Amino acid sequence: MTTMDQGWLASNIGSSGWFLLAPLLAAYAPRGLPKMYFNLHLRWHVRRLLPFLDPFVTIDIVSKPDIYIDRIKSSDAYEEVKAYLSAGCSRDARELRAEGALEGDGFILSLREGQEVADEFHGVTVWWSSVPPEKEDRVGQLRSLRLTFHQRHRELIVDEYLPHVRRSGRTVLFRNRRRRLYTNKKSLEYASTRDEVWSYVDFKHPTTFDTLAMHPDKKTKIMDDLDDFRNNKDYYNRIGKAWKRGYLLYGPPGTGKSTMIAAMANYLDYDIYDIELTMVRSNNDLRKLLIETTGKSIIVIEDIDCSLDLTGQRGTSEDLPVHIDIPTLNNKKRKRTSEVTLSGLLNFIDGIWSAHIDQQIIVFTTNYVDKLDPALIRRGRMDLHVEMSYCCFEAFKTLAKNYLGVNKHPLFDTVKELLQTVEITPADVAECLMTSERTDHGADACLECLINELKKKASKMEKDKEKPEGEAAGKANGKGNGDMANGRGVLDDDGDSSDEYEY
Ligand SMILES: Nc1ncnc2c1ncn2[C@@H]1O[C@H](COP(=O)(O)OP(=O)(O)OP(=O)(O)O)[C@@H](O)[C@H]1O
Repeated sequence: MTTMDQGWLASNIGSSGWFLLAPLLAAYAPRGLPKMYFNLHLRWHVRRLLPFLDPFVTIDIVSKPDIYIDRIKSSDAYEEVKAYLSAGCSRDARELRAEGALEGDGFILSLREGQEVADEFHGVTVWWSSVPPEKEDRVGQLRSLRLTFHQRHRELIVDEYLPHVRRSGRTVLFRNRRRRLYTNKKSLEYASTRDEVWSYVDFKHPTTFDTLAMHPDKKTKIMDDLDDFRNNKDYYNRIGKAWKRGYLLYGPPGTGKSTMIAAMANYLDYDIYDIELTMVRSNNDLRKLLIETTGKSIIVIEDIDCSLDLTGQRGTSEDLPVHIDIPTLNNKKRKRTSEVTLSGLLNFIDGIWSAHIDQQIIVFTTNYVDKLDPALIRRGRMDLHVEMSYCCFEAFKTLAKNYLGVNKHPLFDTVKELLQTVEITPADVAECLMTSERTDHGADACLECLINELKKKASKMEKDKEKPEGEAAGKANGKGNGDMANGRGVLDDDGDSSDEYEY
């Protein structure tokens, strides 16, 4: 983008000179004519004095007073264009206006009224200028950004350039925004806007796939799957499927299901909508929540088995209101009836309303995968089933690096041997390794603490084995099929046990 020196021409030619020159230049200007002849001043004279000779087309992109400047909606064309131009403006324009960005600490630079920048697209030059509000608009401060181009390029500009500007602007807005962690508000009865249905905080979670303790093969598979999802818009269009993907994360408490969600959000640079399902009263409220989410986000329902009674058989319970046990301080359970049904939840995932927002991942987590209705987690709804397992040696090495800063240690062999038989969650391992922070003891002390913990668990497991069946302490995972008991993690992308990882 370049600016043009209006002042030089204006002062050297004068308005009578313009009167003679302008129509000639405007009408017969060859492509290579210096850009400055097309400056705002010149065109203004042409258009005003000899409108029939004006070969230029202008399009005003008008701001709307009620848009969400911070989120990107389809009608935010003005903000998208402004963001697109802000990159060019800051480089080329001489008179700028700076507004504090709503997100982050930066400024959004824009053209001052009357200023103009030129842009090039496929060898064609166009001009953008900032137009003062019309008189009647001054109260609402409706502003416009005016695009001017030669009429011979109308098709290219309308069909290709303008969509390109919006796309690029959206990318700039997306890059500059602070990510958010949303949760649903309690009462949605009279709620209609995003701020009325969701509350939020800035999303800042340090977990990445580098710090996530998990077998590296499994991690790579998940990251590849996320990349495939992110980069395959055309594929989803081609097969006529909403650009969404469902993940089911299951496993015992403390194996990193929530941590994994944070790693996914950081990897994709997405917002998170964390739905507390027990607060949602009806299918209608669920739909309201969905409509007010944005693209490039992860919708999370944690502990789905505890949120609602979704365990019944389809056809009998799916349309019945469900009862939710709400624990109270004195530990007596209070019953509340929610009208959210299994079919409401299924519609939420892949019903007709779910298709209006692109690039969304839905994640369910559960400790008890067997309790869930198969319809809820079937192939196509929950596309990837990820078992979050007890800590394997590879996962332990990640934690040792995170917490102790060591890649190898003489005690690693002992840990490795114990981890082959003992079930311990990454959360418990992390707890042992954190001792170094609290006591200022080194890696030796932490690893010894972990080894002691593992030995205790090993002897408990031995004792449990000796007890008659049924008496032994129940498995925390509740999966009940022995996969985790055998220390095998299953990353299953089609609902069947297809890929296995030795832990
Ligand atoms: N796989 C992991 N990688 C790194 N840290 C982990 C992992 N699993 C657990 N942790 C540590 O343990 C803590 C608890 O883990 P997290 O809340 O993610 O487990 P969870 O499976 O979601 O548990 P719950 O089922 O109780 O919600 C985390 O804050 C993190 O410090």
